[in-house]
Amino acid sequence: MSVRILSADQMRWADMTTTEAGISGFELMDRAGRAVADAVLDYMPDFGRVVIVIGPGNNGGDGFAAARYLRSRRIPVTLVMLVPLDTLGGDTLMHAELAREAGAKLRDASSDRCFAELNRWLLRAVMVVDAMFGTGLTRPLSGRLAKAVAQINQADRPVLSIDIASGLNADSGEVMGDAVKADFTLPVAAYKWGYWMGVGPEFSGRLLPASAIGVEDETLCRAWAAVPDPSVSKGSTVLRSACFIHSDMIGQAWPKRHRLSHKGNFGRVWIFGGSAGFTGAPRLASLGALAAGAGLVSVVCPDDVYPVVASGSLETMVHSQSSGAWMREGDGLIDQADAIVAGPGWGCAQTTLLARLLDVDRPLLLDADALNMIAADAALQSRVSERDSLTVLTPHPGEAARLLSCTVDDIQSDRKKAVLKLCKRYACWVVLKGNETLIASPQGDVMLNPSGSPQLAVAGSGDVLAGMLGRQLAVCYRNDTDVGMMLGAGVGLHGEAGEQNGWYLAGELAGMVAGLRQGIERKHGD
Ligand SMILES: NC(=O)C1=CN([C@@H]2O[C@H](COP(=O)(O)OP(=O)(O)OC[C@H]3O[C@@H](n4cnc5c(N)ncnc54)[C@H](O)[C@@H]3O)[C@@H](O)[C@H]2O)[C@H](O)CC1
Ligand SMILES: [K+]
Repeated sequence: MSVRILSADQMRWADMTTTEAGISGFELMDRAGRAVADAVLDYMPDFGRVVIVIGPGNNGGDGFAAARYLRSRRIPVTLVMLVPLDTLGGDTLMHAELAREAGAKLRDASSDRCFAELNRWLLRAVMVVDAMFGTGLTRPLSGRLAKAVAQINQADRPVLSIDIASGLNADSGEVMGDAVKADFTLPVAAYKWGYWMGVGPEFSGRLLPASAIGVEDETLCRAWAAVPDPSVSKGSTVLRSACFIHSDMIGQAWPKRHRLSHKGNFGRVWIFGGSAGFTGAPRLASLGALAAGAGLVSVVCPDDVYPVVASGSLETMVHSQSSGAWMREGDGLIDQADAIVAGPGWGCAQTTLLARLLDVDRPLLLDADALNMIAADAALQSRVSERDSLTVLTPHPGEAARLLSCTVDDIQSDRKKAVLKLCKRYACWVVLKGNETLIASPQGDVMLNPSGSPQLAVAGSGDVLAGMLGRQLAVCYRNDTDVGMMLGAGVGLHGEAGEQNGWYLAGELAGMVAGLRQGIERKHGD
């Protein structure tokens, strides 16, 4: 299964490259149609008529091809054409003819008189297939096409959209005029950004696995270099690759534990955080690290909150900031750290210590107040971008806006652009949190996390994530594991834990993470 995410132009390039390599457009359409028919058979609620609404481009061609495959399974099919048959392209026309020969009923809704029938046809359907527009939508829907979308949405039948819900911009996830509210979207060949950007998630329904129609993975990978991503701007890293976080990636991060393992095998994470009124944050981060499987967790907090943090932390070692032993030149305990997390609940008066941590030759994750201090201090900014060791920033949109001196709206209106700008500006890994968290490497490899739930919008869930990712970085340091895979798996598992029922406190979220993580480790033993 492909997990690549492409822009509409990149997909067109990959499509063209594939046809030049010898697979005809007719054949690609045929394979897409077969995948659509298989998905309809999987999800149609009852045996009955399938109505396929056909638009002016190749998306409609996929719809005609699907009709023929459905007919071969004896499914009654009505094809409703919103444009005259003689305006369709050659491959699409051939598929239209084959669908008719296979027994599909063709209905012309391209004139006002015939369009009036659309509603009646829709109401006869057990399922509607939306083959109006795919990646070729270039302007807002209007007239009959917009009315057709409104009627599909009102008909209250399960809708499967081919490639993307018609009316949704495949790159930005914006609604162009109006858009079909799909129950299922079947991506053709690869995933499109529009499912997750903007309001895309509200229109895409359940995303099915992308249909493999014969576009080689190698071709999909070359598309990023061949066609610039629309988010690329002067101040951003060039997008080099894009995929979403999937269960295989999450599985790789937690192999079976060896029978003779001991706590030293699983990473030592050091967490710097806490201040008066914010004593829970470093504790939640330490729970996150332990939940993700860290062997040893240490917390360093300011002296005034030391008694509170230490008394609430049974499973971690807690040091007060001025005790000194932890950072003594030559034999400081921090030399044992495999990764450092700085920021949860720290307050903004820690610039001196933060500057020292930036000099420590260990993977360093900067979260919360560490990010706010960096945003306000040009000297710290240079030290971040000049660091040789692995550095990861984990801003939420507000922190990202401060780091880029822009507004939260600027960040949210194009999150991909924002994450790539942060990479360029700070020359490090960035995890831009929020609905559909994005991770980007300094080289421009972007990962999108499709899992998660509004339940995660709760105090402390970000602290849990910071600790989890601290553990992931500790494993990278100890075992030289792939950083993207480890960060992706951490973010993915946090999202999956958030989807579970049975928790409402961030500390309980950590429990959910631990349960899922243990399940993965044990599964590797089966
Ligand atoms: N990914 C692949 O390898 C393959 C994808 N296929 C499918 O083809 C579509 C993309 O086809 P394309 O013809 O480029 O685009 P559309 O079907 O979306 O239609 C574009 C068509 O419509 C016109 N148009 C654009 N906007 C409007 C508007 N608002 N109102 C009216 N008309 C509009 C535009 O001028 C074009 O003529 C992809 O999504 C897949 O479903 C292939 O079948 C197989 C290979
Ligand atoms: K569509």
